[in-house]
Amino acid sequence: MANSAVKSVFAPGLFKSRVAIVTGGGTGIGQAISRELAHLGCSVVIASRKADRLAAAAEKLAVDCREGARVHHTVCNIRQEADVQRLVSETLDKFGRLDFLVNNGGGQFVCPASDMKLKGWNAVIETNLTGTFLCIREAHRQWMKRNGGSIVNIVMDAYKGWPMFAHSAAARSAVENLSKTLAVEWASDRIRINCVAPGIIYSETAVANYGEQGREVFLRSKARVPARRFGHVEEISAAVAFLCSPAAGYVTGQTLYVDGAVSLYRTQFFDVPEFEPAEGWYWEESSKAKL
Ligand SMILES: CCCCCCC/C=C/C(=O)SCCNC(=O)CCNC(=O)[C@H](O)C(C)(C)COP(=O)(O)OP(=O)(O)OC[C@H]1O[C@@H](n2cnc3c(N)ncnc32)[C@H](O)[C@@H]1OP(=O)(O)O
Ligand SMILES: NC(=O)C1=CN([C@@H]2O[C@H](COP(=O)(O)OP(=O)(O)OC[C@H]3O[C@@H](n4cnc5c(N)ncnc54)[C@H](OP(=O)(O)O)[C@@H]3O)[C@@H](O)[C@H]2O)C=CC1
Repeated sequence: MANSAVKSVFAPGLFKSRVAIVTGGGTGIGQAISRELAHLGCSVVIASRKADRLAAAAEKLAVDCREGARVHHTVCNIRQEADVQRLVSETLDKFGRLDFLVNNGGGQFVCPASDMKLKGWNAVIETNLTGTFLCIREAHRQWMKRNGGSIVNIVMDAYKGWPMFAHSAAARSAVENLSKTLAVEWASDRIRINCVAPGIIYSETAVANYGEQGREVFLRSKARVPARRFGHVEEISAAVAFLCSPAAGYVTGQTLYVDGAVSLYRTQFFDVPEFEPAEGWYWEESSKAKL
């Protein structure tokens, strides 16, 4: 067996004989999550739209499998209900169970809200909110309702909104709320459901998605993130492994921010432009602020 580069902090064999679906598992954060789960003994089904990227990733991930884990890849557009139904049934046919669902597949484009076309808005809502919902619902219907499980949704740092990402910030906040709702609705099915909100996490695909503008934002994160650096994909996969593990057995309905505290600080790449502020409200000239 070739050497694995994975240096997980979790115990070897932690997820032996477990099975996970990781959407968007062929690239970036999703690939790191799949790698760490497979290294810990979990068989993983990676699923997204582009067959070539999935096949290449599955080949790489095979090197990291331990304790009998296997990686299977399958094409699935999470916006298509029939694709999602087949993703879950194929996983059950192949591996016989489904312990973890990691809803990582998603994305957006930069666009001022007033320029956004309905088609673009719908594409992002359908991917990040509806696609996530379909995966969750299908996992529940076909397996987790009777057998329990852990669901982790990768969202984004939308705590203070995200200018120029109105579509995605709205969708991700909706996923956070959906997770709170289902943490209660499905508690009796022994299902835990949590979110991980990555800050600025470096991956080749994430940077490439935004071209030169993306490079600048990643470089600028040194100044804008309290931790003074961007994050690594392994810092997200460790958070997901924790949330899937028995150590998080009492954690559900929560969002874990893995963001170097940027959610508590300045927005990553948007500055309010200079403008003439509106006159404030006061009753008498003498009460007008004069500093
Ligand atoms: C500025 C830097 C910011 C740094 C942020 C750092 C934090 C990182 C956060 C991340 O999330 S990194 C992850 C990056 N990866 C992705 O975003 C995944 C790849 N993206 C996609 O798959 C797609 O963008 C999508 C959003 C999921 C949409 O998929 P779909 O294939 O359906 O879209 P299209 O057919 O391409 O377009 C549909 C529709 O959307 C509008 N649109 C698309 N791109 C743009 C754009 N660049 N600007 C404005 N509008 C856009 C448009 O209306 C498209 O329809 P048409 O008009 O072209 O017919
Ligand atoms: N990197 C970062 O700083 C941050 C990332 N995130 C989120 O983390 C997740 C992973 O991002 P990251 O790894 O950085 O970027 P990537 O662009 O590498 O990952 C996005 C993944 O989503 C998949 N995907 C997109 N649309 C669909 C769809 N309709 N059906 C199935 N799969 C789909 C893509 O695969 P394919 O094209 O083959 O379909 C790809 O594998 C995304 O949801 C992203 O928005 C959130 C905050 C910050």
